[in-house]
Amino acid sequence: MSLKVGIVGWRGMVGSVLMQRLKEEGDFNNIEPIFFTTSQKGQPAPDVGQGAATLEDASSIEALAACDVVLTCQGGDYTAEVYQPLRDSGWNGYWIDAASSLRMAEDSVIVLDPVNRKMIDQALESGVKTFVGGNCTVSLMLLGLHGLFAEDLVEWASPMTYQAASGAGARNMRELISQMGAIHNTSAALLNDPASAILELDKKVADFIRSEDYPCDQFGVPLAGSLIPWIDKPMASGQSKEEWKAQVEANKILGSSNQPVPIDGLCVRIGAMRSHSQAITLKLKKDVSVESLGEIISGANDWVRYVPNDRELSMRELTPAAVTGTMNVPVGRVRKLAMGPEYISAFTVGDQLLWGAAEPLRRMLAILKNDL
Ligand SMILES: NC(=O)C1=CN([C@@H]2O[C@H](COP(=O)(O)OP(=O)(O)OC[C@H]3O[C@@H](n4cnc5c(N)ncnc54)[C@H](OP(=O)(O)O)[C@@H]3O)[C@@H](O)[C@H]2O)C=CC1
Ligand SMILES: N[C@@H](CC(=O)OP(=O)(O)O)C(=O)O
Repeated sequence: MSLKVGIVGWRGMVGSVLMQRLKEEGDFNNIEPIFFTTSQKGQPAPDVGQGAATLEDASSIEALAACDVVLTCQGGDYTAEVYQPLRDSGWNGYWIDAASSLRMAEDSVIVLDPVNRKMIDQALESGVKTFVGGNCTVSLMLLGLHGLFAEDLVEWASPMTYQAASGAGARNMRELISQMGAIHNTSAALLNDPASAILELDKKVADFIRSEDYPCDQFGVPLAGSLIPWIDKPMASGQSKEEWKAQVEANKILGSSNQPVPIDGLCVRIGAMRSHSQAITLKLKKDVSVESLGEIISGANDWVRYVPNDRELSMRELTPAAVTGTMNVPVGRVRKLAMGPEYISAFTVGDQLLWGAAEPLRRMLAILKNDL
């Protein structure tokens, strides 16, 4: 019997990437998809080769309860509104969610199966029904450094992130490009004149970025031509919530919450579109040669790509421009730091809508279908 899978949030940004991946991998073949909406009830559902259907009401507990699995990319507010009433109604189906709300719940598992497949299988055996995708920077860091954690080599890690506009949403991605365009428009005359003074061009741009005319309704402050050293809400600890997630979520995924590996650093938004990068300082539990580290990192899973610490390779392969739209998670700039032989650096990049958001959910559904 094929699983009835309710899909919520399918036309949003994360949902669209998920739909692409479900189609690419033939995941609609042996399920019965039911598409939900919070705003377009009764309109045609997307055609995934199973005949015409209409959109169901995503706030109807009765309609959701008819599903074996609910797969949602609709966001935390939706989860907060619907999840508990659905469970309270007696529904015992599988809930797969992109939003952060249920990640730290005791009865949920954060899914990143290349890293924690055993934990997922044990949870399924013991009757866990709630599976949540991890924070994008956390999932991408763990995929990249999987080998080091699996070999229990990491004493602590400090990731300093360079996060893309997509993490803030589709409107923010548009705004980034508008900002870039506006900067160009304002400085085009000087730019086109090779004889113009560079300091004049620089002043023109700086004045514009600080002016009322610079488009920044979504971010609130300039991103193009600048950066934003804060992501998400402030926490009492002085961390941003994005920074707080690193240690708690990574250790939950690794099954080490009782004796957590300290993981903490600063999260920064930069002007990339949809790939997050992270420069990570690690203290290892012992001195391991860079050559061995390369082997440990590259052998951990099918997506990590070890990039030797070479200028040309790093500039070509270790960037958002190279990685966006792919499932690859390159890791490079691995070298010993001046602090001592156990201290190493690493730099990693990943598409935050693929492995950072949609792919762990798609794969969780595949696990439920016994396809993975
Ligand atoms: N952005 C990210 O990087 C990540 C996001 N997440 C989680 O996923 C959630 C959803 O994020 P994201 O996909 O960026 O959200 P979006 O804003 O792109 O989509 C959310 C919902 O908005 C509604 N919507 C209204 N107008 C439109 C429109 N013109 N086009 C598309 N959808 C529209 C849709 O619901 P409807 O069809 O019901 O109207 C859609 O499902 C987040 O809240 C977060 O919890 C998780 C990891 C990463
Ligand atoms: N906060 C992330 C995106 C995101 O949605 O994270 P989370 O799934 O933890 O809320 C970013 O801005 O890049």
